[in-house]
Amino acid sequence: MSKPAPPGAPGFVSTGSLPSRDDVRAIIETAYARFREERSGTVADYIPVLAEADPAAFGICVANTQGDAFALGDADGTFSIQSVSKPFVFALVCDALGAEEAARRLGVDATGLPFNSIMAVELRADRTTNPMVNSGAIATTSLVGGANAEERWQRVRDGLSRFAGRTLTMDERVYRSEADHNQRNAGLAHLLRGYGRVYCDPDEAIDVYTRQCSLLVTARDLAVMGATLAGGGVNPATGEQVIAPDTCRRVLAVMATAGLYERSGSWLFDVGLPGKSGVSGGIVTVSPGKGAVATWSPPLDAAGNSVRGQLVTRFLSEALGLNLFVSAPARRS
Ligand SMILES: NC(=O)CC[C@H](N)C(=O)O
Repeated sequence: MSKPAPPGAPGFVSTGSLPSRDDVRAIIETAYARFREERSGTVADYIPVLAEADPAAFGICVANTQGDAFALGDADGTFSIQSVSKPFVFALVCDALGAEEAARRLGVDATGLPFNSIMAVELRADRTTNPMVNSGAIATTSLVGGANAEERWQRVRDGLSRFAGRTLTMDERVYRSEADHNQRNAGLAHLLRGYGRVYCDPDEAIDVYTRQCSLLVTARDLAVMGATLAGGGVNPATGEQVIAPDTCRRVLAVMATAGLYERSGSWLFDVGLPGKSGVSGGIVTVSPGKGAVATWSPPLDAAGNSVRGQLVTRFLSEALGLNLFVSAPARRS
């Protein structure tokens, strides 16, 4: 067994050794320098305003469950959260309904298909997908409690703000731009409604979902949000119990199997941690019990995942000793 962390230690514990705060910072600096010039990938443009993103923007933030945050580059630059909102809204719904009921209504199996796939819905007899892709996420948002769209939206915004430890605001331009180009998501919502798999008015569900995707965050916010999932639902910055500990393991399980869409298998193979990406270039990656890594770099691969974010996270998972699947033989006395 590795030594228990001394009080106040960063909490990123690789097998056998304990990186100090200085070690963690040095490792993040190495990652930043190594991938600084990486330019592969293409900025998303199917939501017109996202095409304006600076491809060179690059931020990293690592937060642990004890409240330390290590930030570098554009870690405080804002961008719309997009699909990185999905696990957190799913967490709120699990907390309210119970994870098993949420899973029954939404599904928790990876689709292996693109995030906005319509076929994914058609392929399954029960018409569920999972909360990490658009169909399942729109269904998730439709399960948020509230008498109308406004109440649902307030609940989503307040819930995500509690994860971030500060009040999040919506980017009106991103919302408008997406709302004007949302026909595919609207199609998905109506299709799901026909199958009884959207649980409120489909147009309301789309509107709240589009607002949720337009919330402005920073890499630092995503790191704190992820560290809340890592720490049994306790926000390490505010100390607030945001969701139940039991909800965290359910959310992390779905992130592990489906957080990077059709690349989720390769991601788990390389990084060995639950993660969630979004088309504006954010990725949050959670190391259960330890903390979270957040990256922001807008250029994406064909699946819609930040290219540089994946490279940095893979590097950090290894260097900080976070991969869940690293095993070691038991010591015999
Ligand atoms: N992958 C994403 O980040 C997709 C989110 C985006 N708002 C959409 O629904 O298309």
